[in-house]
Amino acid sequence: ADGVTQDRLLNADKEEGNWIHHHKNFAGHRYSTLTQINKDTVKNLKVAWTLQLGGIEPGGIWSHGGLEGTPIVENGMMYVTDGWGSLYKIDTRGGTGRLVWKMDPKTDKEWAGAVACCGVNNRGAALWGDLVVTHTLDGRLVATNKETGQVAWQRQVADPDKGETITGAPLIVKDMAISGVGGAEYGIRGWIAATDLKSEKEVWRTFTIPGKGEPGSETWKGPNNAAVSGGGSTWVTGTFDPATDTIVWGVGNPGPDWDNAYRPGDNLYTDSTLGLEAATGKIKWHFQHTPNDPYDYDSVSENLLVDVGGRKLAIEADRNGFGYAVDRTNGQFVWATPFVKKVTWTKGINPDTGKPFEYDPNKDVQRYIAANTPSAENKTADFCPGNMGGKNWPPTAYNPTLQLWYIPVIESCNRVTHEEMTTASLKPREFFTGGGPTNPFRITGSVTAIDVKTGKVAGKHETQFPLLGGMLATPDLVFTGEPSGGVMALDAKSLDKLWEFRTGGGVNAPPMTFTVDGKQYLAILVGLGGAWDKWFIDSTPELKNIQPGSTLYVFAL
Ligand SMILES: O=C(O)c1cc(C(=O)O)c2c(n1)C(=O)C(=O)c1cc(C(=O)O)[nH]c1-2
Ligand SMILES: [Ca+2]
Repeated sequence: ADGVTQDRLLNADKEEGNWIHHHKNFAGHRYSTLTQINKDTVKNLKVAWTLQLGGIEPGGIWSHGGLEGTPIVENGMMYVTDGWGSLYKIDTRGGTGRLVWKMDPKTDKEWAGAVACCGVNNRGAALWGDLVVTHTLDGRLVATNKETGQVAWQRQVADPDKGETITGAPLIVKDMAISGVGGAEYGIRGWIAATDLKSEKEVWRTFTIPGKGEPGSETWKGPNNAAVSGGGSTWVTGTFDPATDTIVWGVGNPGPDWDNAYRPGDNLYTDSTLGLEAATGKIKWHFQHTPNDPYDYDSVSENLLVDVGGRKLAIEADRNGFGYAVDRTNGQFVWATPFVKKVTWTKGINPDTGKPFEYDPNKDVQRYIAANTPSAENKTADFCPGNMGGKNWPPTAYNPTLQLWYIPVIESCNRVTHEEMTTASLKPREFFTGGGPTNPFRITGSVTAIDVKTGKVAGKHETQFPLLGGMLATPDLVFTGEPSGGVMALDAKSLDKLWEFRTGGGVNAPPMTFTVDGKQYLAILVGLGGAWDKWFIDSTPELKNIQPGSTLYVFAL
């Protein structure tokens, strides 16, 4: 097979039948131009084949693994991962799926599973040269030979001894693999790291929390030396803008999550979008969504790069319930709009500043709407969106012709009880959250479309359950799945449901599409894992019946 080069990655959209990036292209669009499956034919979509995968073993605090990966497809060969990081090469030719090889990285399940806040998660693979590049929960970057399935080399990037894990797929930029880290619930100091795929060595590592004396370090105040354990994880794969040579990557919550008085100040660069110079990792610009966050609103969501009205935008659906557009050349705020039905932590985003209306730059500890904010004075608070956010990691998709952006929404509120943290509460490999959530309210979901020309909501398709899988867009359809098992196709404009199939498992992964032998297929991993089971299931009691599973579903006309 042809090696995957930066040139091919730059032109990924020209390989119509392939899907060689995690987010389909560098701009993160998850948009396929394939049209055999369209709004007239989609009613005839049927299961073409399925394949059982593995990876549901328990480990650490987790009773089972799940599937969150996006399949990669190159010339009929598919590469998928399971939650424990096993990599499967599947030959999709001839109308069926045949396992060619499986690479088991022998993840240390106890070591890593004990410090994975939110599930046994692995979101997929990347291609470079003749290698398939993946991560493991125990913090490795693994390069596997595409033909043989043998591990060519590997490198420890994150350290579970410090509470660090890796759940995202790598992003390949110019012969480098970019890795993000998880662990903001365990008092880590977050970073983004680049590994040179030729020398197998680290090129740069940019911390998301400035060191002493660096710009931004003044946003960490008080006596606790809070910056050293301030979180700022980077656990979702970012995007890359070749024209400005900028990697755009989201940063997670500050720690401790719900005791923001422990860490007075804005806490840069937590809950921010970063623009990084690709060659050096230098931070060129930032935009922060929720300063001094008391809600656990990680801003890790992928930033889609779209050009609208002569402006180069980065658009992001934040956990705090607002979709944002910023200028991706300088991080300047352009617009924000609520994409959930209910927001109670703020009255809204100030259109002049891009900050929540209640944000007071002269205050070190923000209370926003105090009655809905957990704090020492308000030990138990209900807020919306709940702490899993209005949108979590499941990716959005963008239709560049319709200029519509599709968000997989968690329509939610929950209850958080605040606990005051001290420096004595900070112990390696232990939760450092300053409280915890309960779920007295029912949580539902929606596909919400935003018109990026106006920044306004253009439509909403409500779903009984939160959307924990993510989106795929095609010229006249959008696809998603539900944790109750349904995979569905909606009309791209009206969002009317045109097709649905019940998989019998829980969908926790994004759909993708490809062609082989001239025929279009839709593929999706089915197996409920992630955070929901452990932390949020009481809000969706029916989902308690969903059993662990690990199946690849592939559909065709
Ligand atoms: O701050 C972090 O380091 C971190 C990591 C992860 C992860 O790596 O999966 C999640 C979260 N936070 C998180 O807050 C969260 O709600 C969440 C949900 C999921 C999931 O896969 O369902 N992962 C994570
Ligand atoms: Ca988090």
